[in-house]
Amino acid sequence: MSEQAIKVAVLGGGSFGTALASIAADNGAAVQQWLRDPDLVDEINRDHRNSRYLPDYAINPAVVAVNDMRLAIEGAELVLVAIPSKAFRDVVREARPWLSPDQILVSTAKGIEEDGFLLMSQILERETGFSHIGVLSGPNLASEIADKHLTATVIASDDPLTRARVQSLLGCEYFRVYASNDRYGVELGGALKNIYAIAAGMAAALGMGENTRSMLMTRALAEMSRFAVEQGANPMTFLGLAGVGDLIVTCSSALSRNYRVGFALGEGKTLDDAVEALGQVAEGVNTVRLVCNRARQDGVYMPIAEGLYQVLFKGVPARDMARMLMQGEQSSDVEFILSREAVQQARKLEEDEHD
Ligand SMILES: NC(=O)C1=CN([C@@H]2O[C@H](COP(=O)(O)OP(=O)(O)OC[C@H]3O[C@@H](n4cnc5c(N)ncnc54)[C@H](O)[C@@H]3O)[C@@H](O)[C@H]2O)C=CC1
Ligand SMILES: O=C(CO)COP(=O)(O)O
Repeated sequence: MSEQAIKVAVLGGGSFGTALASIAADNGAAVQQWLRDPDLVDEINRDHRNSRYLPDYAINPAVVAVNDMRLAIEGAELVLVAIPSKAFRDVVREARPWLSPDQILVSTAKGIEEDGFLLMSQILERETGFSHIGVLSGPNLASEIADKHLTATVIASDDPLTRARVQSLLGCEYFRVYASNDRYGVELGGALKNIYAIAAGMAAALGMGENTRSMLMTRALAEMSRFAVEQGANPMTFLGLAGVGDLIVTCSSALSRNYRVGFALGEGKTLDDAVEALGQVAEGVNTVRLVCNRARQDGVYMPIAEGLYQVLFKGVPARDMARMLMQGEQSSDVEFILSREAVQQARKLEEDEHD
């Protein structure tokens, strides 16, 4: 490590935190990764491995794992918070005494907090009151990044300095960082796509084909955009890496934990067994519940999310739900071109003429 090396802190010892720590170290930063488990701290420092969350991957030896939050954060120019949404606020509160307003704080989590339907960067903002806040999101399977597969992501922030610094600190020959100023849209896309990854895994386990997956992903995008518009977000953001990009990868890959939970459910496992067997976070299980509640409250039509909710929490068999969805309301392909209402009117006209 050179004396001038910029310091980067990563909070979280899971697969994504570990992959990001290595990227920053590959880029020449002095990286301190904070995690709770002292045995894992020792393993990372001694063997440069994280056998619990990212086995078979050699971590850049320049990554130093620590148990002491203060040690990790103080002097860091960039703090990446790679903690699942359920624990995110607690960890930010623990970190708060050591954080300073000149630091760049970036959430990498793809979940929603139940209370107030808050996204993780909103929690960062509220807990600190600082202005250099961003979100990193995109089609970023941690184990593929760890294998240095060519990967792209998005840094989203309304603060230009945050965008530019993260591009410099994380962009490298195998990791390309695109910029967006739509933090809310990028973050919402990352959270929503997990819902449809569960559905895609389930469809695969039930032996459904590529037509089905393609239909599912495309209609998921329509549903996500409808929800985004209702929440005041810009649906155009979903055309980018953090929307359609992440939807493609998580609905297609068994490396996605959400997909794997869906696959296990499709094989007949209970939700509890599927989540326990995974042993890692699958944010979509909680997100589908929160999003369906919000959609019902706001009157947003989200048949796939609602169908998945019924399968996960109300015991409706997945095949029955698929059949019901296929026979649901006849609708429009691209609602930004032909509205759902226009389709309904035409159908009513056709039915009246037919009678
Ligand atoms: N793994 C991936 O491919 C990607 C994950 N993400 C997102 O990043 C976030 C983190 O995910 P992963 O690293 O994959 O999770 P993971 O399941 O691999 O690991 C979770 C980590 O968080 C730690 N943790 C949980 N509760 C904690 C607490 N109260 N205090 C301190 N540490 C705590 C665990 O000990 C573990 O180190 C999630 O929101 C996920 O959706 C985003 C992009 C890619
Ligand atoms: O968000 C991810 C890839 O972009 C990781 O997805 P999972 O959380 O389903 O593994």
